[in-house]
Amino acid sequence: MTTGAPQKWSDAQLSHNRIASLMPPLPVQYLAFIALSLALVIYQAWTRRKSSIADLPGPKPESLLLGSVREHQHDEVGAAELKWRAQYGDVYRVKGVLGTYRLFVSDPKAIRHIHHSGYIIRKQPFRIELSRLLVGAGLSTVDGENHRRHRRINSPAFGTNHALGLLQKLSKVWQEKLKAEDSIVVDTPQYFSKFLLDVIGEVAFDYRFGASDGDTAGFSAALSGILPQIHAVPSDMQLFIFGLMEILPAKLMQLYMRHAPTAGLRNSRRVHNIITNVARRLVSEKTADLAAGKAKRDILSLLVKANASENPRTSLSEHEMLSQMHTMMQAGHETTANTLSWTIFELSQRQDVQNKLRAEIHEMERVMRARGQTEYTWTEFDAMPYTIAVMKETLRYHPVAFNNVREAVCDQVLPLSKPIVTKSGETLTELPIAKDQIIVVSVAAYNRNEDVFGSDASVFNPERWLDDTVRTDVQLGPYANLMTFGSGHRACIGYRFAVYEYQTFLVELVKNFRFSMDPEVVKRVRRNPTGVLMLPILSGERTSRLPVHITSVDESATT
Ligand code: HEM
Repeated sequence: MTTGAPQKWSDAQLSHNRIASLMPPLPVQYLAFIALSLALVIYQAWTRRKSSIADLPGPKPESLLLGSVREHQHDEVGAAELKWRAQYGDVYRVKGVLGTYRLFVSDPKAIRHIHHSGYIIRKQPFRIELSRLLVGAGLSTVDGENHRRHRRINSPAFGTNHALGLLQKLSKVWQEKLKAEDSIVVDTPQYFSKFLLDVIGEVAFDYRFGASDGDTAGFSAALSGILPQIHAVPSDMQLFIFGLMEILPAKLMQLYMRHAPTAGLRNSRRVHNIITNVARRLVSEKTADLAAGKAKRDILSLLVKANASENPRTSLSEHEMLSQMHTMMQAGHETTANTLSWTIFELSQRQDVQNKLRAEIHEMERVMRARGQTEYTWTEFDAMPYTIAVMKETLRYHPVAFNNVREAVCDQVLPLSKPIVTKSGETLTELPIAKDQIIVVSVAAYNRNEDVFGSDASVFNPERWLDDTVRTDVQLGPYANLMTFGSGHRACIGYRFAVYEYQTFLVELVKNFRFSMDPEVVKRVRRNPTGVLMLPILSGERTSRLPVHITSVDESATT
């Protein structure tokens, strides 16, 4: 399977676009809004007390207007953070737009405070607002007591036993499809994204979107294209406006987000409307099913029941129910699809790892055949140490959600694993931070922290999970001490399901297929920061693409 020719940009064009994008044709009201906001922010900066982190070491800003934002956002994921971490340690400050300070953190103890102290550190309001344009008031965009209520309602749907049955059914479908095509070039991000959207459709909504069969309603096309459309290589003007939004008073920021005539925001509203229409149709079908006594434990059934509930602790309004459907559709497939793409990327370059993985899978299949078992359960999955090691290593090395941006709700003190020395020579064993401080939890840098993952943390090496290299006493994240699924009360609610789905798919693929990539193409692969997700992009191109050569595996082969 191949996709149509991607749009290519030469480096000269990219650089021209960056310059041109500083001066896009803008309506007068829009310019007036920016001028007003700028005046306000400069006034705030003028009157603001000195930041408590100003004396921390950190990189010299590239420019007065953008600080170091361009270096952070235009480089590959993690490039700037790993460089800064090597220079300044696990806690340092970076200048943002108009001289604001951002605290970058990859220290495990500090991260634990940030993610495990309840709601005294919150998701950044600007990012919540951006997500709300797409999903409304769902689990990922509500805070405090509302967030607790949403988690309470949604949690029962993520029991692994429930997911297990559905995935076993889907595994057979995948096998048939994949066996039908035996020597092909597959653009993995596109392929996995559509397939996994269908999985979410079945698991969450008991509904078949048909994305992998060719979408007729335009729904999956709209959904699959969200990230590249909204966040393709941000121009300097976009970076500046995003930075401005982070420091504007909430009301002004919301006004901008809801009404600004930019292509990205218009597209978010368009996609939101398409999905809302689909969600309403699914709700009315599910309501009829439930009324007819056809009860199920998919997420939508739970949501519809919550909508009908009169208990305020477990009820959801219609808007919240639709928002939660948006959230599941969007949080649940691109993340896993891209994790799989990065796995195949690593395997394509490491035939040794691929062979070892395949040998373990074939061995497990032999054992299962001998006892007359045809389908995997958790018991078999848990008994595949090398497969699990490859999965953990990919989740560590390629965390698709690479930054968690937070904001302090009140003044507080951040505990530290190691002391830090300020620019003026003071040694700090804990760090006071002020209300409103923006904090970037650097998942990409934490996941390569040598103190936690061993001295070779900067290389892809699944073996680290099979010896005692990885520290187990850190207690971060719901899976393998990784920050890939977040941590604490906002950690990924779908992580067990995602891990199971990931293993099912990986076993199925590696069992049947061998992967390789053209070395010249490998050189062009970039870990691109596309909004909140890290997608594979070939240098000079604008949309996510990873062409992988696939051939069939002889079932009897074990190496
Ligand atoms: C490899 C796959 C996945 C990765 C790497 C991933 C990563 C994450 C991360 C990092 C967060 C926390 C964000 C934060 O703290 O700001 C999160 C939250 C969330 N994830 Fe996942 N996720 C994955 C799969 C899934 C799946 C399959 C689902 C649903 C079916 C899902 C649903 C959610 C939801 C609803 C939240 C919001 C939780 C809350 O705010 O309480 N995710 N995910």
